[in-house]
Amino acid sequence: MRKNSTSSITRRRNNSDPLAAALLPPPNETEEERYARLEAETEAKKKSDSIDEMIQKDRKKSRNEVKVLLLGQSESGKSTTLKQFQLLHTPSAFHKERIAWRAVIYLNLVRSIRRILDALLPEETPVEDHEDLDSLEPASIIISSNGRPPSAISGTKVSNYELYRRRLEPLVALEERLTHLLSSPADDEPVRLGKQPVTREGLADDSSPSSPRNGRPTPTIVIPNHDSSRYPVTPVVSPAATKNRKNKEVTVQGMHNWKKPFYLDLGSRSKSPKNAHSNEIEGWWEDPNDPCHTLNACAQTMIQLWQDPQVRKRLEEKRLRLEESSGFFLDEIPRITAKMFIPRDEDVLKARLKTMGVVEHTFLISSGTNRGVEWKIYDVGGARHQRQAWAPYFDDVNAIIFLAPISAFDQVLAEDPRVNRLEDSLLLWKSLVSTKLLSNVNIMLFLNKCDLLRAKLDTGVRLNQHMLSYGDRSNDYDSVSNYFRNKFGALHQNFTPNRERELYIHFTSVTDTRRTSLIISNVRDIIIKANLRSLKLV
Ligand SMILES: Nc1nc2c(ncn2[C@@H]2O[C@H](COP(=O)(O)OP(=O)(O)OP(=O)(O)O)[C@@H](O)[C@H]2O)c(=O)[nH]1
Ligand SMILES: [Mg+2]
Repeated sequence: MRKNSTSSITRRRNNSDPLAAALLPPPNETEEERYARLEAETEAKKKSDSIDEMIQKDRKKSRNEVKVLLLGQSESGKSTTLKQFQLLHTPSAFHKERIAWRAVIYLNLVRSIRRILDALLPEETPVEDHEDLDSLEPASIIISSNGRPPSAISGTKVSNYELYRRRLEPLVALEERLTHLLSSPADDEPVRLGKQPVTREGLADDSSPSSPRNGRPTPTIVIPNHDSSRYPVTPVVSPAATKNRKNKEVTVQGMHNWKKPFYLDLGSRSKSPKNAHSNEIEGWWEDPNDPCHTLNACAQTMIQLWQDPQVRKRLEEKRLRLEESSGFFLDEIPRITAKMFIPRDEDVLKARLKTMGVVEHTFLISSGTNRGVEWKIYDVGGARHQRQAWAPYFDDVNAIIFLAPISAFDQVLAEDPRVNRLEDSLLLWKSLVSTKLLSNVNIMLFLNKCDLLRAKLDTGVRLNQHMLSYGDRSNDYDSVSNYFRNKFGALHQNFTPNRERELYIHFTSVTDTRRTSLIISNVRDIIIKANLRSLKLV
């Protein structure tokens, strides 16, 4: 009786609100009906909450942050592009970190020297299998344009070989030490540790490529099988580079602070920051354990080795083009081995550190009246087994910068020497532009390493010996670069699920700061405009 009167009071009170009245339970509801109603209401609330959450997420995506993914095969220039973003938008942070790159630059130089010495080995042992191929450094895997493997060419004898090897012996131990310093404790491989997003699943976890995100299975990129018969590739692997832990490339991953050792642990003496605002340390040259001393002591022999005409001839015979990888430091030995060497911006841009997994960088970027939009740029590992980690980032990305190193038409992948690098880039590109989930995402294509392409064509390397489809067209830079632009452009045109999507193509050399900063500004404006357009639609 009492219950009925309460219910009628509530009913009366709610009569002024028709919606509330309509939502009231029926007056003669049974226990089962009540149970079913409550269950349905809980279910409906769950659905409504998840819709609210999605709307919130979309608003956030459009208003407060811009997400950009850097994609492309390994060594395409993704991390270098990220460094250019840093240099442009957070120059003081970039400069603060310069000193930490000393370790990487030293290691790049010492490895280049060892690779030269390996190439001079009087006798070579044939490589029997391709086990552990991912650990090989790209420049040690080369194509012989005449179809004859370089190892089959009887090499020029280098008269000073034994002398070089003996005098440069200390660099072997130094390489080990630097590799160990830059390695994550977990994987015994040199790593750089950046910040890694904690909310993403499947990160750097190759074993679970389709781990669910937001309750959905993550989309995967399918890399079609290639037809290697179309490409006259004769991969050759330097025997000295096989099955050797020290040949593992230095890598950067999340979770491990690769920079720390070079601020703190390199020598035995404690070092203090130069001033309160700088992470830079000084006085390392007073520490007898610092690598600068070994490098300095070996400098003259390194210079002699690199300038020895017999050595150059031998490298040419073996088609070992060190200038296409970290070899650029060989031209700077006196400066880099100076005890007080502080890396310049261009040294940091050229220093090679392979990325593993996905590294997130955040910038606050303002433009016009739009002040302080947070940009999250994701730099991913580009090697084949790393690509599974890309897909979880597709569903809320605003823009993709895809890098294709067009100078690599005569090279093969480090992780699979049967695959031509340019062919891999084209297949990856095709797969990306045809992905439905990305149909509304802005895509910028950087046809990168144009400086190396120009230099390579100038030395007489012919594109048609590596890409039959090029036929008898002119082998000059303009013809070749335009050919690549049309090829990539046509794939987008033919496979995009969204005909309205514009494709922005740039010829780049991302180690060149002046030109790249102009391109980055242009890319930034396009992304901001697109973001504002999508904001109006919300
Ligand atoms: N000459 C020249 N070198 C370049 C250019 N772009 C990148 N490099 C160099 O190529 C090497 C590889 O570049 P990264 O930026 O590390 O390549 P990545 O795409 O991040 O490679 P992963 O991390 O393995 O996926 C570095 O030593 C760069 O300095 C370019 O346009 N010209
Ligand atoms: Mg990288």
